[in-house]
Amino acid sequence: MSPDTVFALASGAGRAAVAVLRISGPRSAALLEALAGRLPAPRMTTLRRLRHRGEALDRALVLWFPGPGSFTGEDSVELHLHGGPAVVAAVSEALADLGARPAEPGEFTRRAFLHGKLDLTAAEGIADLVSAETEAQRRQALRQAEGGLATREAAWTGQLLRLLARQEAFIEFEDEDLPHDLDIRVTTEAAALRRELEASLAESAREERLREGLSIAILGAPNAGKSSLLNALAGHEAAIVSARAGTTRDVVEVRLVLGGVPVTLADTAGLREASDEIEAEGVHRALARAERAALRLLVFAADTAPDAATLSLRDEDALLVGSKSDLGPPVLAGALPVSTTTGEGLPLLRAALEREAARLAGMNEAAGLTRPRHRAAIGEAVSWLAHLETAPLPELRAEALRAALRALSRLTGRVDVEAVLDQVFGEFCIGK
Ligand SMILES: Nc1nc2c(c(=O)[nH]1)N(C=O)[C@@H](CNc1ccc(C(=O)N[C@@H](CCC(=O)O)C(=O)O)cc1)CN2
Ligand SMILES: Nc1nc2c(ncn2[C@@H]2O[C@H](COP(=O)(O)OP(=O)(O)OP(=O)(O)O)[C@@H](O)[C@H]2O)c(=O)[nH]1
Ligand SMILES: [Mg+2]
Repeated sequence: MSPDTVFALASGAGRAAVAVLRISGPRSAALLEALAGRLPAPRMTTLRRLRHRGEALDRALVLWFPGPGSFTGEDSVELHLHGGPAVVAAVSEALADLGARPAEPGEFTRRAFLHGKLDLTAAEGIADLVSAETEAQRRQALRQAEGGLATREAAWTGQLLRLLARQEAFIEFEDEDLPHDLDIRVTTEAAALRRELEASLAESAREERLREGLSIAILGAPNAGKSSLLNALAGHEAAIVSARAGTTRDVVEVRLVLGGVPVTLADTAGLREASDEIEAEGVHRALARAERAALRLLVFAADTAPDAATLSLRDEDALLVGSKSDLGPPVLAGALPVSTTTGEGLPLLRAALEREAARLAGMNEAAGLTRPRHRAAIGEAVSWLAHLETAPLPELRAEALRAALRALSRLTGRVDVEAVLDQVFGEFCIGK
């Protein structure tokens, strides 16, 4: 059963000077020959007139990538067309007429995975590179696309395999003169590995926030100056400001980049017991946003006593802002004095926000877990290793090690634990 030959626009959807159409699958060469004549030399850019059923379609640069030395590992073609939508449509129709079908989202990378060109973490890294909007996201994505996480997984898997080999040896050759503490050493080293995996889990929140963007919420009493602060940080009048308390009801979002970290900054309704039902809904939404934000800016105006509702949101992920500093000193110790009227404190506030963004979502030293899927796999490996530490029999410990290996292998999607074990045991000759 040979797979379909698929095509898709690889360049952006909008109008551009050049559009890249990608084709992959067993009929790639035949399609290229049908449209552009004899096959050009592999991987060499060649200018060709494209024709279909007697109609000239475009003069295009064409590329022929014979498998397996292509991105997908299959025979592939690229057509670099003039970017007009009618050109892309005409060539797409010709390809469909010749028996190719439009690719599903992600199908090229899926095929690359199926042909062993990349593992799941690298495929995710490529998806992240395609949607990276900031410098820190680009670095994170490139590191993963280039195998940073897969390399860590391979190291963890290697350790687990060695432990399993020893545990199996202990079971198999129990009567022979093995070091009597072999079994205990397996348990000790498994515990060390478990702690290392737990450390990567602890760092995963930062990696995920960088990949997804950091959520920051501005909270405070009505009239505290929250919307003014949002506008000052955004650099434009995103939210309505007025002297009337209870102006903002909806959550107003602006996108910022703080130290390479993408941030969604949200202005919210002033916190109070609102009698107006619309305002009450606004307060409800403000509190919901406060809860899911990674960082809260708590705003206290210089001319008002700190209110209990805002004070109750104080924790280690809150930054205290003493707004309207032109009217007097902050009413709360530790609050950063800021005035949107005079501009006082705004550069310091921005610097504090960048520091917090780096703390909450900055890049780590080692390639980390950037998705819930990674967390789930590592979390499962951790619980099997914890299980091992209390398992009463060597056979159960070996079983826990196998289960931990299977969980880890889900990260890269290369589920070949048994094959690797055979290899390890092939070299393992006990006492001989
Ligand atoms: N025109 C174009 N630009 C592109 C891509 C593409 O597919 N086409 N890419 C698409 O993502 C990225 C580059 N990534 C690529 C990765 C592997 C191969 C490739 O042909 N790999 C072969 C041969 C490797 C070699 O010669 O060194 C292989 O892995 O066997 C091509 C592009 C970004 N720019
Ligand atoms: N003196 C002074 N007044 C300010 C400052 N910032 C805001 N104000 C004024 O305070 C009033 C309320 O400002 P907003 O930014 O709308 O306050 P808010 O916290 O968004 O208010 P709600 O949306 O009603 O909760 C407006 O009249 C602003 O002009 C400041 O730094 N200094
Ligand atoms: Mg407001």
